[in-house]
Amino acid sequence: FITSKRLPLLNRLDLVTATRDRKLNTFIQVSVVHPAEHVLTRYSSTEIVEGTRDPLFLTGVTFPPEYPIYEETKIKLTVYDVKDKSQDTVSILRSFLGCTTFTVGDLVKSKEQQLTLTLRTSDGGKTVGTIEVNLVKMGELEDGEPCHITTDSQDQKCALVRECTASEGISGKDNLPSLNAGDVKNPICKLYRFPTSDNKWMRIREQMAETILSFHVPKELINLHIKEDMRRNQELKDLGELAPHWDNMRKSVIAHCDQMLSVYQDTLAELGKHTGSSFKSSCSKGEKTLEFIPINLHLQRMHVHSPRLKDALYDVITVGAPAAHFQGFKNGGLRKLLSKFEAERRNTGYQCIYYSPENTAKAKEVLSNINHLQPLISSHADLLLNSASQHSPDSLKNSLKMLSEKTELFVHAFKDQLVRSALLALYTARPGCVLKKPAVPRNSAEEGDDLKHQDHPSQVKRQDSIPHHSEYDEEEWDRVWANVGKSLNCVIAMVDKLLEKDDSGNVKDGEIDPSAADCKHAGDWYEQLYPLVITLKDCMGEVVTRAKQSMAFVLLQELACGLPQCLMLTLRRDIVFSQALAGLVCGFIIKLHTGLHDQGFLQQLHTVGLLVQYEGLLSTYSEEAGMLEDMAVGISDLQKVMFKVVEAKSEDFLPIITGRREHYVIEVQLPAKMFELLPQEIKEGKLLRMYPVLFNVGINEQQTLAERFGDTTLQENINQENLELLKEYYNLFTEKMPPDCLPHFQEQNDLKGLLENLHQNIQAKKRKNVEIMWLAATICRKLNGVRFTCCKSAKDRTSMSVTLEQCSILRDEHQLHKDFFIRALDCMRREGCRIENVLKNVKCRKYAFNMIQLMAFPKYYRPPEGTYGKTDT
Ligand SMILES: O=P(O)(O)O[C@H]1[C@H](O)[C@@H](O)[C@H](O)[C@H](O)[C@@H]1OP(=O)(O)O
Repeated sequence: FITSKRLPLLNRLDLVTATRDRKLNTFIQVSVVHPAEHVLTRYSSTEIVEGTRDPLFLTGVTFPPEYPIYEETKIKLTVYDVKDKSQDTVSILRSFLGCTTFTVGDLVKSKEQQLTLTLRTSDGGKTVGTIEVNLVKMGELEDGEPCHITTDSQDQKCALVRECTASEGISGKDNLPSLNAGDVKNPICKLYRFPTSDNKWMRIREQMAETILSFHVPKELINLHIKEDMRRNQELKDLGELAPHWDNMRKSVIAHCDQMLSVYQDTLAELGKHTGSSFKSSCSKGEKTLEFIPINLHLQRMHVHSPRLKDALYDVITVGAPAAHFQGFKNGGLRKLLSKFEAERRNTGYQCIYYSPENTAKAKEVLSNINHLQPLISSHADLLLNSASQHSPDSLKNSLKMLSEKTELFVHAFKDQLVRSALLALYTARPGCVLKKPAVPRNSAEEGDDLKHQDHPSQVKRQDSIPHHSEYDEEEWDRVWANVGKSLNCVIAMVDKLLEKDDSGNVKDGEIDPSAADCKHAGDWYEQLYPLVITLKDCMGEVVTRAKQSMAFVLLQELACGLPQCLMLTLRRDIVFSQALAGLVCGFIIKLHTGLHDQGFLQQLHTVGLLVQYEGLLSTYSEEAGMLEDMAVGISDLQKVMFKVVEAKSEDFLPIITGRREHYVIEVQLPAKMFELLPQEIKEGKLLRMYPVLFNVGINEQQTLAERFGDTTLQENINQENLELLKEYYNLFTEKMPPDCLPHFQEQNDLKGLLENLHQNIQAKKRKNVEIMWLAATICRKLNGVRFTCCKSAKDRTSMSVTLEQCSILRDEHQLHKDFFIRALDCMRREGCRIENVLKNVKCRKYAFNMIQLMAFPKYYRPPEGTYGKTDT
């Protein structure tokens, strides 16, 4: 039983009992008696079916594979009639109708794996009806039984039950891709069976799982931040001697930066101690030590097996809106904070030189290029010498090629005017510098307005001693810089000469004379190249020192202008980004695994990139407006992320993150067999781009307040901006992909229409216009994107939204019988994975809504009676 992982099916219930005054509202409670314990444990229940003696149950009962269930295990089924549904199924006002018991062994050994059991009153006397129990495995249903639903209510069937691990279940017989078992934890699985419009059954497996990436990604990222910040602090220290004003500024900046660094280090140390659960519950969202961890991150999957149609998977990542809860939202979120900060910095920067955010970013890029290229060039130069000492012409040519390429990149990296202007600024900040003319660099990198702000304290305060331009040798940098190119040219010329000599020496009468490649020549080659290579390295070293100092000086200005807010803002942005990135990495990996056999998708991935669509349900009122501001920036920052797929060299498949705040590369490891399936471009390490978009529609009572008395422009602006991004992605997609690449006929046209519809809905500025979310999600699915749904905690509103999305997909794509739409929705909300999500988070099976909140919700976002109420969130 355990190995086959088959489990019971509650099949049919016929009740002979009838209440005098009304029809029955029944549900079945399933309890388990473990052989050794003799204690009855309540395990689960079906949904409540109203107003019939022959109920049709849509919800199954499942046992996970690790559940201790044996042939001797007894299952007790108790049937209740519900009088008041406003309570949950434990405290519900209900009356007992009958019960029956069977052993798992009885069911397993029964003919056709089906039992028809008699329901009796509690004293075991009176018969009150029958109940049919089946043992069914997902994927087997049609083989074992007719799948037509007869009109005779006596013959109605109900839901099946079979639990499986997330990976085993889906990858098994159905040949559908699995979740990456290594990354996914604590899967929960629910099964339902719903009627189709042509009276057949479709089977639905709903799964939900956490991921160890919730912690892995933030830890990797914090590690990178620590390295980046340590390097920057060192660069500030390496700026050399500065005049007292600048030196004091530097001291203060370094002190603040060191303090900040220890915040990151402490957080990482705390996370290192974390064991146990791989998700952060909604209750922990304000915890300082967990602020980098995404809230309640889960994969929510629906697997549909419907008659005559191909099996289909629908994945949504559910996660709390990436936001800095510990820092709070008193002053708003990142969107507002960043622009306010930038405006202030621009206007109050007289103590330091103002560099625009673009130039600061450029400075960071130059520094990163230096740090990357210098050691690379050095090692290519060593390889060249090595080839020379081995007197190997081919390897000499190759090493020279690599050396030239990298040196060219290196020289190119400093072409920027910013380096030139920063060098001059730094010159004026050195002790004893007496300039006689305004120190405006010849080719200032700062244009227009920025120029006006490129003030200098010495200029502001000491107008009399206005420095003279001629004292700064502007050509010096050009010479230093050009020397790298010149010394490379010398190396190239020498290699050419050596090879030429070698050719003429080795070839006699058109034939190569092997004896000519003797050690004497080898010595010559090395000795002749060595001094030139050393000169190249020296020249490069000179450029590096100057460029590094000048760029570090730019960073010093950035930090000094906004201390300490700029460091707090960076921390806030890092926190929000970390939460967003954890979700994205999870979404990407899942998508890659499910799309491995889809050539069209893989081509789209490397030619266009991946669309990542976020549905936000936050209100634009009070604190949630701040969360939305954080979330919008966090999601937009994901544009800085690129993915690369590599073949795993060990059993550890965890992704590796490299880069710095401006640009990250996530290396996703695939086992050899899966890696083989990828197109050559991806195998060769092509970087894969991300296109994140966010659409938000507040739905709760707070949003009502925002609409009536507050402001909804934040939501409108976000939706408008992201619509443009979505259109851009669509245009790229149509440009780069063949017209027939989408699976369904007419899909491309549909997409155009959907985009237009979305555009109109966004323009319409209608209240709580949830159509926006449905349209955006549909477009995302049609464009093979990754779907996210987020509210504050990803627990209550998110659960309403993903279940609604699931049932809407069943209705629109799988012909769910229209009379069963609401029942399917209620079933999923009452008995499905999402109520388990609530339980995981707040240890209570109730969505945290009250009646007032629900009245404010759009109709289809209201959960069934008995599933909501006051909870300690
Ligand atoms: O999962 P959420 O929808 O963000 O949970 C909300 C819920 O919607 C709301 O009704 C309730 O009053 C709480 O604010 C919930 O948030 P918690 O973060 O407190 O779980």
